[in-house]
Amino acid sequence: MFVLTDQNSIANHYLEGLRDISQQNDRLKFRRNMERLGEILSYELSKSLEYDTHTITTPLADTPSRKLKSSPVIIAILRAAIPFYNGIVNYFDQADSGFIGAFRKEGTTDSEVEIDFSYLAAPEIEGKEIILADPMLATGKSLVTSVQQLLKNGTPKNIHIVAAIAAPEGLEHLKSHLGLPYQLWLGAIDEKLNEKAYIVPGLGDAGDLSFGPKH
Ligand SMILES: O=c1cc[nH]c(=O)[nH]1
Repeated sequence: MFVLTDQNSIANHYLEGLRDISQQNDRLKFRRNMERLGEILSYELSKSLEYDTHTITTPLADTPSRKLKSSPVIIAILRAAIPFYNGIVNYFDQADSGFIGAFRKEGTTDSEVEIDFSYLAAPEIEGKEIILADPMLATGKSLVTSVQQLLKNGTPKNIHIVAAIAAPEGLEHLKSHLGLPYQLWLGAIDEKLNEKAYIVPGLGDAGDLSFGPKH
C-alpha cells in the first residue's frame, strides 16, 4: 500500500488545498488539485508496472529506452472521479477507459448505505492491469459493486485502486469483499466515517466541490 502523506512531498500542499474550507470556494482550484493528485499517484503506480527495453534512435545515436509492456485500463466511478481521472489519463495517455455510474442513495447511514448502479461503459479487461479511480474511498461499497459489474467484461490481472482519501472502514470492506488481487495507491488514510458515511476529517463532498450541488 502506498500512502502519499507518509512522505515529504509537494503533494501534501495539493491535499491541503482540497481539504481546507477556506480554499474550497474555488472549483477550478479544487478540480486541479484533484487532477494533480491523480497525476502524482499515477506516477507512483507506474513504478510498479512491467516495462520492456527497446532501442530508439535520437538524431545522434541509437539508445535503449523503456516502454510499458501493456497499457493499463482506467475505470472512473462517476461523477466525483472525473477530475481525478483526468490526472490519471494525463499520465497513462494512451490507456483505454471505462466509466461506471454507481452512487449511494441519499439519506442512508453508513451501516445501511445502498449502492444504486446505473451505468457501465467499459472496454474488455481480460488479463489487464486495471486502474480504478475512486477519489473518496468511504464505505468501499460502490467500489466493490463497480468491480462486480466490471467482471462482465473479463477478469483483470490486477486492480490498482487509486483514492485521494480513504477511510479505514472502506479499506476493511475491500479486504473482506473484493476477492481479487489489488494494490492501494492513496493520498491519505483518515480517521473514520461519520453517521452519514462521509470521511472524517475528509474534505466534504468531492462531487459537489467539483461541480456544484446535485438537485
Ligand atoms: O466523505 C466523502 C465520502 C464519499 N464521497 C465524498 O465526496 N466524500
